[in-house]
Amino acid sequence: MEIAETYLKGCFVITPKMHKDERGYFLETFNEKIFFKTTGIKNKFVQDNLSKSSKGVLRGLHFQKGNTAQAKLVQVISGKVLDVCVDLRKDSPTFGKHFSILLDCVKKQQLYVPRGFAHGFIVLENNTVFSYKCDNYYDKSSESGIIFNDKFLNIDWGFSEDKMIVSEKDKNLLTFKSLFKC
Ligand SMILES: Cc1cn([C@H]2C[C@H](O)[C@@H](COP(=O)(O)OP(=O)(O)O[C@H]3O[C@H](C)C(=O)[C@H](O)[C@H]3O)O2)c(=O)[nH]c1=O
Repeated sequence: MEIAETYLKGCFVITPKMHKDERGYFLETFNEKIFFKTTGIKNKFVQDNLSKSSKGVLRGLHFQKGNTAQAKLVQVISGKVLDVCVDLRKDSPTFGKHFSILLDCVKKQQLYVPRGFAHGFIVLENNTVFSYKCDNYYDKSSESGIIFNDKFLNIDWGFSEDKMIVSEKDKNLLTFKSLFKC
């Protein structure tokens, strides 16, 4: 398993080691000892989520506020997404900056998104199954988010906006500047 930190402190790309044989393959999708040894982060994941989406679906950018904030270890089980996380830690030198990565079921890379980040993805293949571990429980009352086409964040989703499938909730998310009054 290779774990590499992105330019956003505390955000890591994990490349699991794939053990192939005549039957297929085997890989460890999370190993607490290796993760802690490499990152110094001792996560207690308490909730696993899974969503299935068609090509063009955009979910995000979401986060939970305050002490219900969630760190997430995300991966694609089948299909492909462009995954994006945004640093919302006001004291961070990369506050307002984002990191994007293609996640698919071939390379099977994962992204560790720390607490204090917004997260979202655009689905690039039909029947994409997205799975992730969270280190805090879902709390609907503390849910928040930033509109995916926020001008300040200026995220290139690599997908035509008029072909995107976005929930009504996500179409009405706040802008970065209105959220942070900046
Ligand atoms: C997130 C969540 C949702 N739900 C229920 C609430 C709704 O009835 C239904 C769909 O929820 P939502 O539209 O918020 O699902 P996504 O748009 O996939 O939300 C996720 O999208 C981005 C990519 C994320 O990173 C977040 O983890 C999460 O917000 O599932 C639950 O019961 N538990 C949960 O943990």
